[in-house]
Amino acid sequence: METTMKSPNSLHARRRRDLSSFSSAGSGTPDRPSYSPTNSTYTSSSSYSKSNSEKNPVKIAARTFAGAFIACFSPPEKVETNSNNSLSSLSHSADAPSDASAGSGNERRRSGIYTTSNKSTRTKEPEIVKFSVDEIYKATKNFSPSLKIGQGGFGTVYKARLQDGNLVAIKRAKKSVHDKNSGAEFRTEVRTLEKVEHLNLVKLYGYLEQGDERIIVVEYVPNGTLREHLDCVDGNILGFAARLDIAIDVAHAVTYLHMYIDHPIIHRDIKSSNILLTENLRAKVADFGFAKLAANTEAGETHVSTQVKGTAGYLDPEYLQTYQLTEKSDVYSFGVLLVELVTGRRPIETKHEYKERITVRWAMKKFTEGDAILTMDPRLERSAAANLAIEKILELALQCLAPTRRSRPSMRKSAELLWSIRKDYRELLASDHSSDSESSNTTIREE
Ligand SMILES: Nc1ncnc2c1ncn2[C@@H]1O[C@H](COP(=O)(O)OP(=O)(O)OP(=O)(O)O)[C@@H](O)[C@H]1O
Repeated sequence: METTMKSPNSLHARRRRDLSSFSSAGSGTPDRPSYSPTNSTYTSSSSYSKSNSEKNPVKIAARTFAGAFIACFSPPEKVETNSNNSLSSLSHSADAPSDASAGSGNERRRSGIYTTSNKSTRTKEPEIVKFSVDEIYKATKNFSPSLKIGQGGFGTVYKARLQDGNLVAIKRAKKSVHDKNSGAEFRTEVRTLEKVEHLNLVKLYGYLEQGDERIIVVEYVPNGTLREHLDCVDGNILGFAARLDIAIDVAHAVTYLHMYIDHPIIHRDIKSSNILLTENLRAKVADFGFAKLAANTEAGETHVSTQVKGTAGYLDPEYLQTYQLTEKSDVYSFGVLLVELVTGRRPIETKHEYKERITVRWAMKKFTEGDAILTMDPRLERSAAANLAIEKILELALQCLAPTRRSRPSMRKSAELLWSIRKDYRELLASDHSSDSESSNTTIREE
């Protein structure tokens, strides 16, 4: 059982609130943008020093791809002026539900979060906790390899049970990368996570920064990553309806980050291995290590200029070219994710023949040629309802993958379109089933 799941009623209430906050106005389909195969694989930067995440072998490998694809980019029509927006400007809290009721916990959260005491200061209600070294050592059995569940650019991830019985994932930063940048990445993750509260986002329990230990403690999500499910690592095929639900969950989570907190957050690393699944196959978006505060539009800012970070195959080509980050970079990555959900393929498939290697390029070409169905994951069950939904999902993906950000829909608009796709899918599926059972009843009667 998940430790931080709310009661079904409160989940439903939350979901209803999420749904009601989206209007159906203006949900017409934008003009179909022409597709230009610009998805690339790049994690380099302009004049910035390399961060820890860039020491990740996957991300270093990504840089190798960059040379191959960067040449495809056409220059943007207009290069906008840089604006400075640093994390140090982050001082206000989100109006997330937990903050509204946190009281003294909030004060503690806002005050110097990088000091620790030997005793944690938890109260009964879940809130951001400063863990002690002893607690973390105890929970992880001195970082026992038997409790290790993953390894990422940030460090090692352990599954642990806290004294209060909650199951958590404990992310321990690599010692070898304890330099200035890893500290910045750590603080980014903590400061970002502590401000968010959404059913489809991995929840932060607490953190520890003491000496050379940097640790964050987050909700444990028990059912692996979306990528593992698409790869059928447990032998089960992730069904089409579940994939559609997951797409909607992710769209909700990212819409929340972009629109429903005080200062919008750009996730910057939306990808299938950062989507964790619950036992009920609901999605929780994880890994805020790269997250960045979005531009302050009220102050007239249109973007944040930043070091390019992200993962090969998911990176917005306009961001790669201009270093200008907006929410639409997440929309681009979401477009890649949609194609992954439909095809089951990874964004870069080195084992496929050349023309199929960049999955979005291959899938979008098929779609624009009227062959969307040929991109469908061959392991998925075929039906008229799924065929129609795939057509529409790829149409949305095409919009999300538009080379320029102004042609891409917002995350909220993407979520709205996905709801309508799911509604049609369910209705068509139900009418298919009822006509199937009618015809089988007819057959029985005839016999
Ligand atoms: N909250 C969690 N609950 C359960 N498992 C988790 C959790 N967080 C991470 N994991 C597991 O640990 C693995 C590594 O996670 P981590 O976020 O450190 O790196 P990553 O996203 O795989 O790598 P990258 O540095 O490229 O982003 C995940 O793939 C997942 O299997």
